[in-house]
Amino acid sequence: MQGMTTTSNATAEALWDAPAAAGPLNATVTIPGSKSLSNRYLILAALGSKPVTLIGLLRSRDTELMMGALGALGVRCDADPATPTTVTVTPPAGGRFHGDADVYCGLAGTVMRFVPGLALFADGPVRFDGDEQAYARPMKPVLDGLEQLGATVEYHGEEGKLPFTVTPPKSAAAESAAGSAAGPAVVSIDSSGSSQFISGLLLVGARLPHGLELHHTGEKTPSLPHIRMTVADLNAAGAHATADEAARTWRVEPGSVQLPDRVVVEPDLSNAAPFLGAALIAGGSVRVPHWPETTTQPGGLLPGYLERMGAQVSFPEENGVRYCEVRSDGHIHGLGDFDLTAAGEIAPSLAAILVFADALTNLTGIGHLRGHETNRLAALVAEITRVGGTAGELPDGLRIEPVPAGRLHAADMETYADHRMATFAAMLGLRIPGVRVRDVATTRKTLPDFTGMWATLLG
Ligand SMILES: O=C(O)C1=C[C@@H](OP(=O)(O)O)[C@@H](O)[C@H](O)C1
Ligand SMILES: C=C(OP(=O)(O)O)C(=O)O
Repeated sequence: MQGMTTTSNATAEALWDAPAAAGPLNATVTIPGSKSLSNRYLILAALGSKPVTLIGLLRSRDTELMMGALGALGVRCDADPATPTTVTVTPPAGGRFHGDADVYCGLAGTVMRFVPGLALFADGPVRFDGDEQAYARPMKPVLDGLEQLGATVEYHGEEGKLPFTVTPPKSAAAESAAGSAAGPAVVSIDSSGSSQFISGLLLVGARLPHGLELHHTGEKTPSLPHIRMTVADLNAAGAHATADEAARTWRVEPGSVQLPDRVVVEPDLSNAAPFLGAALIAGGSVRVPHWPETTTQPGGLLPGYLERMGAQVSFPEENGVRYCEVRSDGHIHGLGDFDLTAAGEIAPSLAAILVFADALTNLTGIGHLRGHETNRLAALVAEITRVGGTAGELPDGLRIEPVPAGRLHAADMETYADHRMATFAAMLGLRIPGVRVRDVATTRKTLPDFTGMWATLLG
């Protein structure tokens, strides 16, 4: 698994010519499984007591890292040789995870924030490491939460960051720290830096002897849809999880966790954003099949956002398949003040579209993007400026100002090991001839065949 992190200089330095659109698009692009659902289902399957088959699982760096992590803890993940997106997960005998294990997180937030909770149920310490760039990502609230549950956390570098070791509680300590017959274990953390801190603790809540009551002490809750996704997935696995969002409190009753024998993973709706957004930048129409009627993914908000920017969105059904179809004449409306707290992960894709808009946009509620794969607010400002656009950081977001089309020009774009900065740059290249993208292979985090899919988009 660690081999996946070594990028040869040749690859890192390679520049990919982002194709400009020759005319309006007319494409149908199939999007692989959701990263967020894939990695939640893998964790929940690992917490069960019998095998679960996941269908349409995303196979990308982030899910390989998750399967590698689970493997280190004694969970088997067997891919169907004929259909690698079908993976059967077999939990360890007796539900006890292997300790004295090494988990490599790469740059994957879902691995570094969701797997440490499993260490509570391991039979020895679990060491966590990741890409050097991951050392900058905030980790402390979820690890403080595990300490409140009786685990010991030892930091090997900067406190509150990777790398670290989680040692599970001795059983007596676990009993007292993890609640009592009178009530659940109560944990308080500030999750304003990432929704994943809350999700990571909730995912293991049912396995605690008396369940979990989790309080978020911060003022803001980023990406609430991802927390709702965690609650919904827990309940789909037979747990009883509830939320009082106004009180910033979540509860999980003690009990077993068992996903159904077969679970189908939805396409990644956030990863649909560069493709559907391309219809606005280049004009024409783009369709994504298997668009769910209802979803817990924040990407479900995307069609509405694109409509606000001037696109026509419809959901035609053909032969039992539901599509999201986005059409545009290429005229893009700025959004003014626009609160993106709920769906920060699609900010880079929205930003690429808004570079070509007719009016100003202030994307707000996304200050925590400074702790994503890279400091995305700084990266977006730098790269928009690099092509001649005008953008600036806000205390909690990003300001994108309209510029005359003639001011935008070719450039070699940096991607900062961030998949969404690479897809952002490709989107700009649709309307700005001569854009080249450094290390486009970084898209393998969630979209290993991005360049092939982009070729399909452009026909
Ligand atoms: O739980 C999840 O699957 C995710 C939660 C969000 O994290 P933040 O709350 O840190 O933005 C999102 O940005 C990330 O891509 C995936
Ligand atoms: C923030 C993201 O990823 P991660 O799951 O690594 O936090 C993302 O994919 O936009």
